[in-house]
Amino acid sequence: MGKIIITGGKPLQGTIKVSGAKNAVLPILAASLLTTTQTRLLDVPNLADVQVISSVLQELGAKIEKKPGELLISVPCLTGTEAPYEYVRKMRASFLVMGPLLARAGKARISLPGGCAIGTRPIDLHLKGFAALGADIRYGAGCIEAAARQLTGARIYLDFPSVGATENIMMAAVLAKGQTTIENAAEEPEIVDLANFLNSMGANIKGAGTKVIRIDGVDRLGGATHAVIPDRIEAGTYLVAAAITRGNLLVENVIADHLKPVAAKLIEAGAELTEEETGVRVNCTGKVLKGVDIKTLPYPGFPTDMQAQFMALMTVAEGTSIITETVFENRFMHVSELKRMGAKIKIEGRTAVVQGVKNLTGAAVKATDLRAGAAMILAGLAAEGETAISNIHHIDRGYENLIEKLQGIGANIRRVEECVPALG
Ligand SMILES: CC(=O)N[C@H]1[C@@H](OP(=O)(O)OP(=O)(O)OC[C@H]2O[C@@H](n3ccc(=O)[nH]c3=O)[C@H](O)[C@@H]2O)O[C@H](CO)[C@@H](O)[C@@H]1O
Ligand SMILES: C=C(OP(=O)(O)O)C(=O)O
Repeated sequence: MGKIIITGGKPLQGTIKVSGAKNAVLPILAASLLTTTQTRLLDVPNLADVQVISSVLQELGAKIEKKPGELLISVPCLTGTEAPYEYVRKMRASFLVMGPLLARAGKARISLPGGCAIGTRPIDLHLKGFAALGADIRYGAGCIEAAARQLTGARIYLDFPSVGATENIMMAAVLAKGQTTIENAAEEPEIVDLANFLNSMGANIKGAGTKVIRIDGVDRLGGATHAVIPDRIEAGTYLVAAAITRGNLLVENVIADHLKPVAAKLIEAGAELTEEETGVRVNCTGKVLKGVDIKTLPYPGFPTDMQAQFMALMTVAEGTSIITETVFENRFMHVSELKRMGAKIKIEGRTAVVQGVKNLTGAAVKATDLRAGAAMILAGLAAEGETAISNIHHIDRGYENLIEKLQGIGANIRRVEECVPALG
């Protein structure tokens, strides 16, 4: 596995274009299992996670035609109803095929996703929803089996507005008999994108993007063409890249509304943000940024997927900032890596207290998860000297052409493949 090498200290300048959203395309791909007719997806990012979910779909009988930025998916008949551990282990979102499989085939067998670097990642809310729709849920050896002759609409209250549970239940309910109401649903833009895709296939979903989603079951779904929304986390990462290097960057292909929670905190820290015709410009040339407090929350709160990157920025802001992670219980693995670069951070339970320093220093660090990896890149871009990041497969999960895009705005960054010496 390779490394990313960065020589920091250069303000980033120019224009950078955001790709389609990873967290929107994954459930949408799962939803394409719900129809026998072809679906066409546009603005599909070329990511490791997209390849994993594509393999899961192919395992289940999908024929997938790939063109640049586009996927054509058809599942004339399901050849299986099982998502094996080999895939679920690589990517938790593989669990999102359970709802569509239950709806279309009346059964599904999915390996238990288990925890990951950011937390235990339970699936109880997904299962509670399926059970409310009438599915019989059984735990097998390392897997979950669900079966239902006919799913029936129900009223489901989520104890927490889980993104994945809202999506999985929504996908199961579209073909159920009668009406389903999901209360305390997640309101993330990716939920809205999935609902728009399902509705264009013929589903009847109302209220996506609010706390109450109503789904009137239909008999069948047809094909659809859908363009995936821009990735708000990728966009947020680039906004921070400009801020941390005191650069001036136009981030294109964004939905400014989706960026509000991150933009508000950047402005509070002293960054200058302006909406332009093709995107959002962040100008931090010569600016002194100050520490601000953030608390991660479900949308429209500050996204947990931007916490690590924002913490990287706060390590070089003036004063103290308090960062509270309320969504995942273990999402501070990047702290020890940032400290290797000279950051001053103390963890107190679910809170990290960051005392800004004048400069970070390049070091050998690792990407402990996807966004932690993005944070190390941001820190490396700002640091004095060279930073070498290992475990970069995490970063490949969620950022399309990252190295090339950053090189295009003046970053001194490259990827090196590690040579394994031949035996004998
Ligand atoms: C592929 C994808 O879209 N991933 C995103 C999705 O993950 P994901 O859908 O896994 O995140 P959830 O919203 O489900 O998880 C949020 C919280 O709910 C808890 N929980 C979740 C499900 C459940 O059945 N029981 C339960 O207790 C989790 O442990 C966590 O503490 O939303 C997260 C929160 O915005 C993002 O960080 C991820 O990038
Ligand atoms: C946590 C993330 O993804 P996943 O839910 O797929 O692990 C993420 O996108 O930051």
